[in-house]
Amino acid sequence: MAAAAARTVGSGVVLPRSVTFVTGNAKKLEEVRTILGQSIPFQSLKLDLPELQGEPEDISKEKARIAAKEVNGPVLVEDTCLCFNALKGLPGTQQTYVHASISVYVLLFEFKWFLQKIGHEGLNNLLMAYEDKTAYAMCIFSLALGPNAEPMTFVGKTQGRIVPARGPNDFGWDPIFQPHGYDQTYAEMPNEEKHKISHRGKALELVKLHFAEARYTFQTDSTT
Ligand SMILES: O=c1nc[nH]c2c1ncn2[C@H]1C[C@H](O)[C@@H](COP(=O)(O)OP(=O)(O)OP(=O)(O)O)O1
Ligand SMILES: [Mg+2]
Repeated sequence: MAAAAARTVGSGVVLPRSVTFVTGNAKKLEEVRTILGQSIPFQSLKLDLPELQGEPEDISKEKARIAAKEVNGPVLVEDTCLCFNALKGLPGTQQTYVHASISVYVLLFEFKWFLQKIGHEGLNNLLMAYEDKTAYAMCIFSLALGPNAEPMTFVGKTQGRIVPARGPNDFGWDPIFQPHGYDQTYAEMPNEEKHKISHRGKALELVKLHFAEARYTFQTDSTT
C-alpha cells in the first residue's frame, strides 16, 4: 500500500501545513468531513482535476501529484468508481479488465460522464441481459506529502448489486447500489450507516490509521 509509510511511521514527520483535500465534488467533501470529524486536520480546495484514464490506483496517484503541485503542499485526493462484475462489450467505456481466473470482464466507468449520459435507468438497462447484477464500489485515496513526494494510496471496496433506483437522488449512483447484506440502497440508508460500510468509509479508516501511526506535525496548523 503505502510506499512511504514505513519511512514515516513513528517518526513524527513535520509537514509545512495541514493537508488539503482537493475535490470538485461537494458531496464527496461533505462525506469526508463527516467521516474524518476531528481526526485529521485538513482544509479543502475545490479544484476540477483532470479526468484521467488508466488503472484506478494510477489515476488516483496522478491526481495527487497534480494537486500537490497546484497546492505546493500536502494533499489528499480520491477517485471513486463503480465496477460491474459481469458486463461485456459495453461501448465507450474507458477500461476493460479480465477478472481473476474466470474470463468475466469487469468494466470500470468514469461515472462522472457516464452517469450523466445514461442515468440510473440506463445503468440498470445495461445489465438487463445479464443474470449477474453484482458490482463493487471502490474508493482510492491518495496522499502526497508534497509536490515531489510519491503518493501513498488507501483503498476501500464495498460489494453489492445494481438495483432499480430507490431513495433520494442527491449523490451519484447511491440510489442504484445496494450493498450485500442490506435491503436498502446507499441512498436509502442514513448517512452514518452508509459511512460504516461504504467504500469511502473503509478507505478513510486506513487513512486515519496512517495518520495515527505517522504522527505528522504541522508547521502552520490552519485547521478549518
Ligand atoms: O459514494 C458515492 N456514491 C454515489 N456516487 C458517487 C460516490 N462517490 C463518487 N460518486 C460519483 C460521483 C462521480 O460522478 C463519480 C466519481 O467520479 P470522480 O472522478 O471520483 O468524482 P468527481 O469528478 O465528481 O470528483 P473529483 O473532483 O474528486 O474527481 O462517481
Ligand atoms: Mg473527477
